Amino acid sequence: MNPSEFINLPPLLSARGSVRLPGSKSISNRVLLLAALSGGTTIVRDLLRSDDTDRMLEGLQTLGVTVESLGNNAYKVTGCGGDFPVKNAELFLGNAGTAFRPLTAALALSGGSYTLSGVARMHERPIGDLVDALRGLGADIAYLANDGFPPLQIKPATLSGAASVSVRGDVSSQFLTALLMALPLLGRTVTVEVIGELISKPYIEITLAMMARFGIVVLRDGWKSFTVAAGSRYVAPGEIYVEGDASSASYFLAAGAIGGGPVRVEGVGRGSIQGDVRFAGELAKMGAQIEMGDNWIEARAPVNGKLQAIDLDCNHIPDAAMTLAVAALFANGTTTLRNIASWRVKETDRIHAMATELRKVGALVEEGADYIRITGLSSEELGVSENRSAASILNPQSSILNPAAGIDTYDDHRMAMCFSLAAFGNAIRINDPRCVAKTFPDYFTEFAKVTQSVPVIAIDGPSASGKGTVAQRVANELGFHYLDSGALYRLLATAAMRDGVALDDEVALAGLASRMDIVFKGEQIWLDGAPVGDELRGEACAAGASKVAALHQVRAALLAKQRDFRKAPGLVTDGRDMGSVVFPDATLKIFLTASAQIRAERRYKQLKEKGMDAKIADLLQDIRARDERDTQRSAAPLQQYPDASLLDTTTLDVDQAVKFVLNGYQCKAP
Ligand SMILES: Nc1ncnc2c1ncn2[C@@H]1O[C@H](COP(=O)(O)OP(=O)(O)OP(=O)(O)O)[C@@H](O)[C@H]1O
Ligand SMILES: Nc1ccn([C@H]2C[C@H](O)[C@@H](COP(=O)(O)O)O2)c(=O)n1
Repeated sequence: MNPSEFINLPPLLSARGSVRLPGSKSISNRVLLLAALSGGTTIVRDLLRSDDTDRMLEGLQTLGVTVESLGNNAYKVTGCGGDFPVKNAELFLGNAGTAFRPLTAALALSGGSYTLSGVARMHERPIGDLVDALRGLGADIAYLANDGFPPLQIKPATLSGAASVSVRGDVSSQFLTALLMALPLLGRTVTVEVIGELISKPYIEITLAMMARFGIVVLRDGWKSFTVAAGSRYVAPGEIYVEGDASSASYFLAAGAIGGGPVRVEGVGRGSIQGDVRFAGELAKMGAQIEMGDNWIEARAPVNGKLQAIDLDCNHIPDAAMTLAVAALFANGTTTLRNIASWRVKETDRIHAMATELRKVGALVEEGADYIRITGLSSEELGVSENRSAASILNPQSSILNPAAGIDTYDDHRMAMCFSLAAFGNAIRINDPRCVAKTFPDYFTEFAKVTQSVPVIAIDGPSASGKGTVAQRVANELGFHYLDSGALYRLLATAAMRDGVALDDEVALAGLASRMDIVFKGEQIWLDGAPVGDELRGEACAAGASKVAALHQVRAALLAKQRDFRKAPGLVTDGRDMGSVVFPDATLKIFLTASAQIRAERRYKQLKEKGMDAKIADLLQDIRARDERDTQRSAAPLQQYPDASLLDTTTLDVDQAVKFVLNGYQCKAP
């Protein structure tokens, strides 16, 4: 993992589309192990390829199990009937709990010498209750570092004839899963008694369903005890399909609920054996409109556009509940998610991580030992109009598109995927996005396919070409926000002259640029609390702006300030590098120009109308000098980029130019 990497997500306006889900991690790793423990071969189709399943595949191959790739996420596993060919091995299992726990149990009962280790976080995740249970069956397992935690040393042992064994159910349901899947290796009847309230019950349902597919029916007394009968043997089912991952579905369904929808996920549905499909029902409690077929689920925003807070016991959806925590940002009221103590021993302490990062985007958060309470900033509080979706209701001051900040993900795939949803409020930076490889390597690509960012119309061009006039008119027509980016450079030149900062002192100017407090109120601009007059439009200011704009550090300091203007429902902006640097993903890019002579004449008329003195010849000279500087500088030079449409207004009036842009947008609008 490389925590210095990040992904910038643009502010999102809406979500719609459909996604084919990758295979379920929980099912994939169970199926691989059971296929390995079976006699005969199993063709596994739609297997998830991710870090966690790769760890299981590598582990099994190290143990001598033959796994062949058939292409298209299909694998042929030749089982060893519970007798691993390699009796002495070291397994590295990363941070894959679904590989570590079940392999520990299977190897402890299989008569070989093995060491099992993982990444540092895996060595902080408890395993003592499983080891105690296995020791109760006579297994020889030693801790290689701290008692109760990996890494582990397993040795051949004389297994006891114990008829029952107990295991705690209130720390991780994976302990019970691991025991149940390994018990058939003993060949005799053993009952597992569960101590304490069993958490994450739906994962046990998956375990039982998978064992049944491989020929073993576990007898049970509710959630209290489970019996594997003597003579139980795993039998390869021939061919098995892995369902789509229901936990991964949660991000897309939430996107549909927040961003309007419909968003459809394919690969899970009414027929799913995964508990996390119940996430859809919980999202419905927040007001989302949900439809479900046998193998698909679809989510839309609530009828009134507003999600409502909920108070929920999340024992049945421990992983997908994290998605509700981020959806709560967009809900009216305070959401409480209870019974989530297991979050603390997952990939990271998820309660603490979630609380810390939600606060960064402006939520009020209370965290307890086993709950989290989140108050988002509701549309009512921000006065957002009725007909807008729940998106764009985050505190406008809380944008964190700051190179030094961003959402930390704690090497936890679910943190990264959950927080992509926060982009419905503001642009957001997600640090170490590649941690999603644990379960969903292509997550951000798929997310981008079903989300539409806040549209930007970028109009670049030389001085006095008319781009500001046209941009403002287009913004009014579309009801979009407007940014005159040149004004920022003019303001910086004004502030520098005011403070006596030399126009070539790059470091001081960059500092000034970051500190400037700028407010646009209609036609009026305020700089550091004082209104700025017509001097901002004068040629002296423009010449200063052109000089400071050539400095790399100045441009870098103004980048985030410009991007902050991208708010729903859209932005029209003009300048020199709007389409090339500031908004390279702009929906429509226009290069608006006119001959230098015409521009000088327009500027002359404009200044005269403001009562300012000017001479056309001087203006023409200034414009040419500015063109030269703006096009020849090394930092974001003015030029027509291939993806920008040329609009030469030399012989066009303003109405014609506006029409050109509106038509262009109509063709490109999402
Ligand atoms: N197509 C046009 N035909 C005639 N006049 C125009 C046209 N477009 C703009 N103008 C006029 O030209 C003047 C300069 O336009 P504007 O201020 O919009 O240019 P600009 O490119 O934004 O300039 P700058 O980048 O230097 O601020 C304005 O008075 C505007 O009304
Ligand atoms: N995106 C931008 C906007 C403006 N500038 C520079 C170039 C101009 O000489 C100066 C003033 O701009 P204007 O108000 O005339 O549009 O600021 C830039 O480099 N990049």
